[in-house]
This record gives sequence, structure tokens and C-alpha cells, in this order.
Amino acid sequence: MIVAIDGPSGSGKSSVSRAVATALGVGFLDTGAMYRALTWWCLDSGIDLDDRDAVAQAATRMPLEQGYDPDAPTVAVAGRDITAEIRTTEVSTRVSAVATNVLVRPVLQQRQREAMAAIAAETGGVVAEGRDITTVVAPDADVRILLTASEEARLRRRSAELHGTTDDAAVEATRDQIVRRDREDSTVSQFTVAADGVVTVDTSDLDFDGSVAAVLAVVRRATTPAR
Ligand SMILES: Nc1ncnc2c1ncn2[C@@H]1O[C@H](COP(=O)(O)OP(=O)(O)O)[C@@H](O)[C@H]1O
Ligand SMILES: Nc1ccn([C@H]2C[C@H](O)[C@@H](COP(=O)(O)OP(=O)(O)O)O2)c(=O)n1
Repeated sequence: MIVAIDGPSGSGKSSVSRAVATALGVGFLDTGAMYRALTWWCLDSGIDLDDRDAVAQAATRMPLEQGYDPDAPTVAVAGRDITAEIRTTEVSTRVSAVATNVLVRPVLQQRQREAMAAIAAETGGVVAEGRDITTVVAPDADVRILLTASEEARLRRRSAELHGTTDDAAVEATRDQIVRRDREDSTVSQFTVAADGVVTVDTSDLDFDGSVAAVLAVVRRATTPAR
């Protein structure tokens, strides 16, 4: 059971995918965490994010370990747990420079395929989420979903998550992380329009539980043999 989920920032990919993986009893892979881990590692070791070759070499070498338990996913590099560090504003602000490096993408995409295969072998399946899982990393997945939501809904969610409020100032403070980042990231991946065979789930008017149920319904439809 391989489930691939893509979508823009704040559409609910990570949180919904984790709940879906738990419901299905399979492992979870957050591919955005890999771009974030590489960003953190380059910053920590003094590698210039604009030096495309050096960052791509770091992508190959990075001693990354990800825990695939959907209830407590972890990220470690060289034995150091960086699960919290990869969510800092500095990493969130700079990660697009790494994610739009065309020398980095094939390296991490290949590592993502290997991680998905390893998790599926361990747990019987995987829910993997990102920007190009349905199109490039795992176009043959059993289930492929584009999770979307209006820009307004995504800004509100991220604002509530980061600032604990959805007042105007908090929403404006969140705009860079949602709008600018998606604009940059969409120069290298197509995650605003569903590719052929990819099912769109729009969560703009759904609450969290409703979004999880909608994704599980797509999974069930795709994996129940037609009678
Ligand atoms: N359908 C939804 N309705 C309301 N809040 C949601 C919904 N889906 C996700 N959220 C919340 O929005 C925030 C961003 O979700 P997240 O899973 O991090 O999105 P993404 O991985 O796509 O950036 C989280 O706080 C999450 O709990
Ligand atoms: N498969 C992927 C996953 C993430 N990315 C990029 C997009 C983002 O700028 C970063 C971090 O992704 P992440 O999913 O953690 O971003 P969010 O903050 O959840 O929106 O990596 C990508 O280019 N391809």
C-alpha cells in the first residue's frame, strides 16, 4: 500500500498524512523534512546555500536518519536529533534555496524512493508526502492525491499553528512562508494542478477530521477491487 500525497504549504499534507498512515497501520515519510534537514546541515556546517555543487554533494553525503512512526516522526543527522531545529523560521525561510537546486533534487528524490521502499518493507506500506511524490518520486504509487486548500485557509492554518492566532498581523507574518515559498518551489515541481490519474482533495471547507476522512475515502476507493 503506497500512498503519495502532494500539495502546497499549509494544505495539511504532514498532519493529514500522519493520521492517514496511523489509520492504515503503515509508516510515514515527510520528504519536506529531508530538504529541511539538508538546509539545517549546510547552515550548521558552513556550506553556502548558493553554492549549488557543494549543497548537492552534501545531499549525497548527509548521514540522515528518519523515524517513520506517524505518531512521532523524527529526523536526525549524524546522530543528532534535529526534529525541532528543522522547523525554525531560519530553516523555513531558506529551505527553498535548497529545494530549487536542480542538482540536489535527483539526489534526494532517489533517497526518498529508497526510504519509501524500506518503510514499506518494514510496515507493509507507506504514506509519503511532499511536492513531487505523485509525479516524480512515486508516479506508480497505488494511491496518488493532491491535497489543496485556498490560500486564505492555508494562511489561517499556518498562522494559528505558528502564532496561536489568525489576526491580521499574524496572517501577514505568515505570508512569506506560504506564498513566497510556494512561488519559488513551484518553479521546480507542479503541485497546484493534479497530474493525470491524481485525485484532488480540497480541504478549504473541511476540518482536520473531515480531511483525514476524505483522504481515507480516496484510498479505500482506489484499493477496493471493482465488482
Ligand atoms: N483540514 C484542516 N482543517 C483545519 N486545520 C488543518 C487542516 N489540515 C491541517 N490543519 C492544520 O493546519 C496546520 C498546517 O498543516 P500541515 O499538515 O503542517 O500542512 P503542510 O504539511 O501541507 O504544510 C497544522 O496546524 C494542521 O493541524
Ligand atoms: N518533495 C518535496 C518536499 C518538499 N519540498 C520543498 C518545499 C518546501 O520549501 C520545503 C519544505 O517542505 P515542507 O513540506 O516541510 O514545507 P511546509 O512548511 O510543510 O509547507 O521543501 C520539495 O521541493 N519537494
